[in-house]
Amino acid sequence: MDPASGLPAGYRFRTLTADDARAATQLDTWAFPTGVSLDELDKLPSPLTWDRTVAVEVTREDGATSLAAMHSSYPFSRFEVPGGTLPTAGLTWVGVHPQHRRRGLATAMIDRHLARCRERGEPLSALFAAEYAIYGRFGYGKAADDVRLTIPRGARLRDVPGAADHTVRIEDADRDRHGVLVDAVHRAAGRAPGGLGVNRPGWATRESGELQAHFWADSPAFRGGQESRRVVVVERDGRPRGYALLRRKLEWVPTGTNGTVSVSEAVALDAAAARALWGVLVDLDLMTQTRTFILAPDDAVLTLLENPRAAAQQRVDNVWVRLVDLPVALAGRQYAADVDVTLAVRDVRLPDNAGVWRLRATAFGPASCEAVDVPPAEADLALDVRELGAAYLGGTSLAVLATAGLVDERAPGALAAASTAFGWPVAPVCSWVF
Ligand SMILES: CC(=O)SCCNC(=O)CCNC(=O)[C@H](O)C(C)(C)COP(=O)(O)OP(=O)(O)OC[C@H]1O[C@@H](n2cnc3c(N)ncnc32)[C@H](O)[C@@H]1OP(=O)(O)O
Repeated sequence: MDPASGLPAGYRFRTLTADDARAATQLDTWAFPTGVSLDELDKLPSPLTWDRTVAVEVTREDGATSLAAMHSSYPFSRFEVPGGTLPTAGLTWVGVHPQHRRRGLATAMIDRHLARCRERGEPLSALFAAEYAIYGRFGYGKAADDVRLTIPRGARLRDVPGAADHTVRIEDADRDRHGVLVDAVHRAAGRAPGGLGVNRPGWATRESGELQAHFWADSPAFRGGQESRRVVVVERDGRPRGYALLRRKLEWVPTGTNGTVSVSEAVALDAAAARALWGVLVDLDLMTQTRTFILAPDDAVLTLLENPRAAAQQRVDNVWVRLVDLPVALAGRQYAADVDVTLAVRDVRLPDNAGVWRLRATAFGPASCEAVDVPPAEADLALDVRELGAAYLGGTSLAVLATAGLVDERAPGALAAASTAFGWPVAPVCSWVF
């Protein structure tokens, strides 16, 4: 192994450029065999930020070089954390060619990624995990869950005053026409979901131009036989208050029709807008059911449904979080209760994070985190950085982790106090997979 790069002999890192787009996509098809052809994929605008996209190259026996592995990250300058935002690297496109797997390439790439995050001043990294078992070893903790619903057509919704004051537009989704609107509503929903005075941790805005272009591309190769993308916009007094992006698919069956509305994103800025939006989504002609993609576990629709039992629910792990610069990350969020606690943290991959930290905060106010000269055995709580990542957005209770032996309480009362403080009134979620 090369001690500088952490790579096995014969492999080396290279930062890619836009000229490598096809090779990167080709490697991606090896890692993720979706069946969509390279030529189709190549027509899509790449979502990648090239100066954050790094491959592992190998020289073949014939002397030519090829890509054995790659990873990239999205720059989220305002990733929502409880009570604020922090610069966060959204790790993505981690892929190793099957011929080169289980030789430590992913390990070397993630170590490099974490080191670069620290250099860039990104105290957090976040990701969506292709497989649950991959990222815990690198200090990422599952920080959020989302809910996917299948709602029968005509499901009744509770009334909300003001819902009827909205107007509804149903149109072809188009970046030129809807890009600014969707972005503005999406961003506002992260800052004040449901019009509440607290933000939604885990919410990430599609900030880069590359991501925007990729998000709005609507290639038939990815539609799975569904129609092109449509948008529903709900407005009040001429101002957008919510939107949904969807596709319908209709089958004729002997008994009539079988139609599915697939909602890829549904966002509303308050309860009345949510009622107006969902009223449309669950009652489209010829459709029999409405399937959602990612919804927060506390999304308004779950409370608006008069009979939530009629909707099938699936809970899925959502965003994972890694504390890269622990004191900056812990001091960079707010807490839901006053807290003064010492934490003995283990972090094998980033030793600067390991040690005993004193976290002090006032409820929904400022927080501080400093290293203290206390033996780990005498800290109030002891845990791995992975567990801190899981609890960081407020979606996983430290007490729940303790029931599985993952957090050790040494000072009686510290666990309950810290669990309450690390919680948050709004469930964390990221509305799209990156
Ligand atoms: C944020 C994202 O981009 S998620 C996308 C992740 N990518 C994919 O799922 C695409 C298909 N898979 C791959 O490309 C590769 O198998 C990867 C990236 C998951 C792993 O790459 P590798 O180079 O084989 O991993 P590496 O050799 O560094 O393995 C490190 C350790 O993780 C373990 N590991 C790796 N992949 C997996 C897995 N899928 N499930 C369980 N354990 C795994 C290895 O066994 C090894 O454990 P050990 O240290 O105890 O021996």
